[in-house]
Amino acid sequence: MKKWLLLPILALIPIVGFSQESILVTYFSQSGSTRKMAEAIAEGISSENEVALLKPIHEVSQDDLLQAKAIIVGSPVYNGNPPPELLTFINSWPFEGRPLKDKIGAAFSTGGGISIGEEAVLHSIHRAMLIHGMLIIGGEEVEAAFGASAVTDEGPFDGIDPIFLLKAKGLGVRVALWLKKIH
Ligand SMILES: Cc1cc2nc3c(=O)[nH]c(=O)nc-3n(C[C@H](O)[C@H](O)[C@H](O)COP(=O)(O)O)c2cc1C
Repeated sequence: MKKWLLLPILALIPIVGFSQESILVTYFSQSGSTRKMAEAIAEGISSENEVALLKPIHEVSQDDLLQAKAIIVGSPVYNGNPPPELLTFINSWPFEGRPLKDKIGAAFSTGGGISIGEEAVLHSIHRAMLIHGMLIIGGEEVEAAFGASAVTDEGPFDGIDPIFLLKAKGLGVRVALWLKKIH
């Protein structure tokens, strides 16, 4: 192939690379509730024509993190805290040179009971993101100000109620909208 023919192709590479960037939605979930919240967040992202990369934490690569335009992390509450698997995942994020600095970050959580850990888990994820220099945003409504959370096993709640899925979808929409404003 003639060299001059390669030039237009090489010029396209950054555009292709950019278009592959997505919003990473990752979660730890043993019985499926946190996964359902993650799916609703991905739906919100897609509704704004952004690409959601939906993965459980054990499938996330360093490249997924580095290429993500935003990172949204979800966790159940285990004894008032995120489970150790979630913390191990966050502790594995690349830190040298702070490559995640200035990426948008958001959190979501599910807990069995009302006010026995959902908010604590959201802020635990936020704190780690802030150490990486990420920019934290909450959900669309005041009821999701710290991120989307759900109660899965107390009072009228058994599994994921649609009211919580709406908050999750709203979080996805807000992250997607902010990315459009920033880029
Ligand atoms: C070991 C363990 C500890 C838990 N501790 C709490 C807790 O402190 N507070 C709470 O609200 N729910 C607690 N739960 C309930 C889970 O947070 C809840 O069922 C959650 O929705 C599970 O998410 P998943 O379906 O994505 O696995 C606990 C569950 C397990 C297995």
